[in-house]
Amino acid sequence: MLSLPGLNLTAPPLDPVALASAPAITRTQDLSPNKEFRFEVPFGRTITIKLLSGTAEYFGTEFAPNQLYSFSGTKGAVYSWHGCRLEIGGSGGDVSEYVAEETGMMGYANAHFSLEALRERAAHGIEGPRVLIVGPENSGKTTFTRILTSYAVKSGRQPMVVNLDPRQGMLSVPGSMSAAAFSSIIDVEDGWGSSPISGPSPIPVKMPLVYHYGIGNPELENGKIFKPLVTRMALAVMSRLEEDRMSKQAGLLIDTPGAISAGKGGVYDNIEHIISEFSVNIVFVMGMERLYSDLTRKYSNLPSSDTVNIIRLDSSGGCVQRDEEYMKALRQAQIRAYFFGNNDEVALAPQSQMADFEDLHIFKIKEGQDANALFRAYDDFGSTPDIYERVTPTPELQNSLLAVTTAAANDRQEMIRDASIRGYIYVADVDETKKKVRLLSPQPGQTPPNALILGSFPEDVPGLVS
Ligand SMILES: Nc1ncnc2c1ncn2[C@@H]1O[C@H](COP(=O)(O)OP(=O)(O)OP(=O)(O)O)[C@@H](O)[C@H]1O
Repeated sequence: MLSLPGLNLTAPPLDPVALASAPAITRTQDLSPNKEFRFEVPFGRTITIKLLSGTAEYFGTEFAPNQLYSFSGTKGAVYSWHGCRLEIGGSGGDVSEYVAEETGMMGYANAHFSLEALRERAAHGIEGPRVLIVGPENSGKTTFTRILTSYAVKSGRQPMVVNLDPRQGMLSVPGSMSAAAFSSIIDVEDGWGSSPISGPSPIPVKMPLVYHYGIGNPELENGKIFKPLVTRMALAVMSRLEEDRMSKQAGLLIDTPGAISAGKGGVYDNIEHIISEFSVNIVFVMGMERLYSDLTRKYSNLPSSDTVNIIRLDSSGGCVQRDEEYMKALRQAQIRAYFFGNNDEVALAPQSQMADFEDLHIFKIKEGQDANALFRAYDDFGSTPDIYERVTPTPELQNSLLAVTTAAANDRQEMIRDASIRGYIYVADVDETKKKVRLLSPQPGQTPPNALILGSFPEDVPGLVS
């Protein structure tokens, strides 16, 4: 058990099996050049992989020789350009695995080299490629973004990565949108890694820019909150690029939610909005012939100064459908990792704090106020829209996440709506008699006096602390 400073809180172990030592029974697996070892390991099981000889990488990050990597609740692949020998532990049972002859890696590497050529050409003052990645759910967008990021970092670049997919958080919890400049290698086991928005971190930190979205699927609200947030994010990212020559030259890599690639009658409102707000000039379409041809038609007649190149890439055969149950477990694991770290070695120490009801300024979108009203409020400059209502803590609040905005509690509501996020806190307990709330925060310090937002996504995380 992790023991936390503060109130003698204990975190339930992340995953008892995952934290156990490496499986005793191992076997070797040879991979010939350009082959991929794919595996699916459910939550509660662990597979370990060690590189015995040759070279291998995990979605663009090289394996260190003889280091033991553990994976739990993961669908992943180890690829080798030149061939290698792996030691695998913990296979069998409900862990599935196979060696794939066909992989998408050649196409992904070629995409990277084309982007490198553009970055080379991006002389002083000229910006690097602004890349958008679209395609249906589970078509490999995030994986491709991760590979492009790793390869760019390996080439000495510092790309700005933007995650607009609330289904899966990047350097933050699900439900948020974030952007960060990456200059260090992406961790094999931890993915995008952690950041100061979460807590002290043993690996080089990335300071992300985070906005709270709080909705799982942008198409459900017709992009009416999504679009203004994209606009905010684009403005903030552009101003960061202006201050950072390295990232300006390396350019942008923007990952998107699969839902926006469905479109309506050949119109892809949200995609077009992202392209225009971020001045995207390269769009990779994963799989999806129809989206590719619709976008090509739409962007083929622009003047050369505004060229948007649409490029289709095959979706890797390794991409796996992830059902809602798995996605929920993944979200909960991400939230747990946000507060407690990914495993024993990078245990974070979230602080437990008691707050009086009156010290908390919690807002949620007004009852009966739909997304359209919120959108009208965006359109309606000059007025003070009544978007949120104040929430007094009740036991229903228990187990939910609150986004800590950078806005003050008495700021105008549209300022709260447009504010970026300092981090998230978790409501561990509500005591209505004493009018006190027990909170868990990744950062030490006082309960923030800022405006706190309660969203409807992601769902509650029961049992984060016991
Ligand atoms: N080559 C591969 N071998 C094994 N698993 C893979 C491979 N490529 C991707 N996956 C897995 O398939 C799943 C879907 O991939 P990914 O998350 O990249 O898709 P996505 O298009 O970003 O999905 P979404 O839009 O739903 O977020 C992930 O669990 C990923 O780890």
